[in-house]
Amino acid sequence: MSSIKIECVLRENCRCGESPVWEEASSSLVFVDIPAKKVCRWDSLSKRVQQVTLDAPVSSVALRQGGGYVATVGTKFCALNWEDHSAVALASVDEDKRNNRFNDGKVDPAGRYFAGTMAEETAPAVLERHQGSLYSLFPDHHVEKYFDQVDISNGLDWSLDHKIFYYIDSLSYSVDAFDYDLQTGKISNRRSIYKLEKEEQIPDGMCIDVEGKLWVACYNGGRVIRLDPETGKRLQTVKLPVVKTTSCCFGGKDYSEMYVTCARDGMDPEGLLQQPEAGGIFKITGLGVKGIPPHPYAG
Ligand SMILES: O=C(O)[C@H](O)[C@@H](O)[C@H](O)[C@H](O)CO
Ligand SMILES: [Zn+2]
Repeated sequence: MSSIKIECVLRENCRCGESPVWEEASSSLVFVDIPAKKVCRWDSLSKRVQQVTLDAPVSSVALRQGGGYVATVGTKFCALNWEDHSAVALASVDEDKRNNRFNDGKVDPAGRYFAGTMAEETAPAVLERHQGSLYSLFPDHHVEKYFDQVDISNGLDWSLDHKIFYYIDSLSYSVDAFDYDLQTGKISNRRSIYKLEKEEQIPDGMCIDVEGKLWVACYNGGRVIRLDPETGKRLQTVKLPVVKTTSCCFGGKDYSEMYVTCARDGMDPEGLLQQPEAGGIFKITGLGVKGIPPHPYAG
């Protein structure tokens, strides 16, 4: 039997840590702190952190084929050069919506960078409703829009056979699935596969494991939950010592460890005293299941 261990590996005090991505080549975890406008890279061997500060909220980061990264910055898809700290816009969205920004994003198995938008929050989960949309940046840098009316565009991933796209609009309190056409990048036939229970709070980031089960970070729920998308049942709950858990990914040796990001913003002084590791990076070992490597952006 596996015995689960949870450890804060980096006390980073992120205001809103998000978008953890394992970079195998450097044995590092790359992630963002959205309101701090930072992309961070934690080297799991040296335990050192490097960071790049940008000029707008950076809501997701992904690996890029051929090296470097792509990131969603404000309402732009950008290429990120780690060496000279520059971000070059590849495409822009929601130009008519001045109060919008990108939120979570991830690359599909064919190398398209999917990311959705939302209105900027006045407080966590407090924002003008239905302002967001879901987009993807194709390898040739053109953008496709899938749908609008999104509240908080969040977790996303694809089934192991690439035939299903999983997606979370946080304020729907639902994990949804679409049929996915990997050839064209088109989605269809939206349905809900899991509705969160009250104590699970708000669904945020998510990732898939090698058994095709989904792991969802529950914002304000202080946990990650494992779901069977075929039966719609929750299989497992792993609680963390911080309440504002935002996202998760697999990484480490053979993708056998899970990394979880979380937020400090929205916590009162008492909560911060009780949860001094809020905003840190957590590593969960002993889950007994592995993840899959992240897909790099192909453009
Ligand atoms: O991390 C994100 O996805 C959002 O940008 C955050 O602000 C919170 O998750 C949100 O407030 C909870 O719904
Ligand atoms: Zn999120």
